[in-house]
Amino acid sequence: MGHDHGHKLFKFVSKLLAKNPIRNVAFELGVYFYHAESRGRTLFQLKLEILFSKSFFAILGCQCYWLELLQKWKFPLPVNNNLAKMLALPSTRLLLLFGESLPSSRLPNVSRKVWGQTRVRFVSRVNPDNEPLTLASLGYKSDFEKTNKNEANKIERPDVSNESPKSKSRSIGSNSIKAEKTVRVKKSLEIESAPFAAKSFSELGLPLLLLERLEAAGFMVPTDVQSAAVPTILKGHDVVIQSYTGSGKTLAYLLPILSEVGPLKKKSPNGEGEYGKKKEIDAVIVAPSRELGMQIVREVEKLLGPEDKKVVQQLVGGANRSRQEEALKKNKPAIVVGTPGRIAEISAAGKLHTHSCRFLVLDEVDELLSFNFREDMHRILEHVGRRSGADPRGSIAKWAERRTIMVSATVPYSVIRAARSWGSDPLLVQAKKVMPLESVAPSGPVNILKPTSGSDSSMRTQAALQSLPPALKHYHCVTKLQHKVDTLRRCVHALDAKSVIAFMNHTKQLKDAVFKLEARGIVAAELHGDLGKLARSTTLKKFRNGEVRVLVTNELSARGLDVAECDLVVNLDLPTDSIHYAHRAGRTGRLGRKGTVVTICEEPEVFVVKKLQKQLGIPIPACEFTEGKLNVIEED
Ligand SMILES: Nc1ncnc2c1ncn2[C@@H]1O[C@H](COP(=O)(O)OP(=O)(O)OP(=O)(O)O)[C@@H](O)[C@H]1O
Repeated sequence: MGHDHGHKLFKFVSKLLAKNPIRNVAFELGVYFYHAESRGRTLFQLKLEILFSKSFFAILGCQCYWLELLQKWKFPLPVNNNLAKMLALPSTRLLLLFGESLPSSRLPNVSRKVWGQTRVRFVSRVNPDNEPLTLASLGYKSDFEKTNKNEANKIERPDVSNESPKSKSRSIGSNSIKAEKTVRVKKSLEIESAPFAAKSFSELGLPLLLLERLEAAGFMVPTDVQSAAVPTILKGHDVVIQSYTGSGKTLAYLLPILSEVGPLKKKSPNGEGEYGKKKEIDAVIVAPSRELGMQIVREVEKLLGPEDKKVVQQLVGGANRSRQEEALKKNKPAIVVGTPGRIAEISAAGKLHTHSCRFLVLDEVDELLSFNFREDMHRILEHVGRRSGADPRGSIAKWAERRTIMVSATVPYSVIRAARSWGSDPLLVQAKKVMPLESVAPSGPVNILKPTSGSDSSMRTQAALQSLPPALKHYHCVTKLQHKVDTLRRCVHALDAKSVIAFMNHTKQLKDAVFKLEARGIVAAELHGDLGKLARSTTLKKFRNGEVRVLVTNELSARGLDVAECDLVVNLDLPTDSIHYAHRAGRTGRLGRKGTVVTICEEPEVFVVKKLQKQLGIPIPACEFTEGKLNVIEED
């Protein structure tokens, strides 16, 4: 029966897809087959329900354990939206679940008809009963490699059209290989002399004025990653900076920029500062969310001081665009910080001139690589300076050579690939290590010391290793769904937490949780993308200054958000994978502070916690909250 229904369904979906703008959104399209007759309904009905379920599409990050959960829960998914709307969501990847596979030999033909050139992955499940449904068990990686080896790069790497033909063929000609080797030897010598764990900022080669401002702002000693990154960037290298959450990566790239750009920069040999003469934008910093963008602006302003605040300008989405454009014209900032959409928009309108830009920073670069940002990132990479090492002839002859700085606590291999194409011989900078990216094996992410060969998904999850501050404490607490908020309340009291971020996956439930907490006397507030910019910044402000004790939020706040006082992170819903866990957890325990992460889950979800534990290389023991205390449950 599966075959017929599967075929019928496939035809039905094909028609729907032909009418919808799937070509624009189907960046990485997966088709999976799933054996699901067991619910007693016909397969066809069951599958349509799944297709029409918004929440199902919302979890199409395709993480393995979500698939496993689906399998365990037998798809208890609401039918609440229509396919056209879902397909219009930029992050949608389509996942079709069938009872039995169509013969895989027929699939490529069907796919070409339906999706044209779009990359489609077909994976059929061979033995649905004996093994858990994971991407690996579905043969995701191997199937992809076999059929689509060249496309792997294309998917995660926007096509950078100003790349010179020379650089593209770098690894082919023997001369270029030789040249590359020479460069590498030279670089490794330089790297060895990089000062690690410097005792003061003055060891890092920063200008005097900047050192004074650092002291005035209360920054006395550089963190390890700053000690490693600052001199490396000052020497002119493109870099990928990876170190755990809250380790000071923002200053690690801001300090070298401020050494060369704006009023604090090094004076010229004749002793005079040149700032004031130049009217161009020298640095563009891109961040995936408004909140993070604004936080970076605050960090720059802290160092610039009130008089020079206008040297930096924020260009985040949600704010008034014409006001931003006017400010650009009037203030002529040297540094702009913004979200990809807004930067690309203003640049396309001809109001942002970045051709003489010398620094391009991509903060949370792995997030910026996601499909949502693809087109905007493409524009930014093409218009912000010129990739160092790119052929300086033709229309880009007068453009400045830029340094490309990519930053994240989690660096999956896709980032390494992107870094190689966006920068020139980039170096990987970690807290106690600087090495050429070339030495990172293609089989693993940078966060693991010994790269292993594995599926795409396992590489992604391993990228979360070493992304968490070592002092963080992690627990999980099993409870029933309806008791989760109450467990959160007891957890907050037991740990006497003053500033708590609770993560949930869906806005409606998130609002309910705030309501329940408030009803129980805890000051709580919601923060999510459905709120306007003003509401978001007011809530954050209240949370930062302690007026709100529990901030209930979603993935929006998982990256970059820096609230030093946050002493507890709670997962009221499971994160989709270990990378998301790491970024959520990293909101606490910042810069060596104490922090606790508690994942509140239901019994059938415990295996996910076990998996996270393994992937992150950390213990997440079970606990309960009794008599106002956290009690760890010893495992048998
Ligand atoms: N050398 C330093 N001395 C004291 N405080 C510092 C120093 N460097 C950074 N900080 C502070 O530490 C906090 C965390 O820094 P930052 O936000 O840059 O971390 P991060 O590594 O980018 O974290 P995430 O990965 O979560 O984005 C910030 O409040 C920052 O001002």
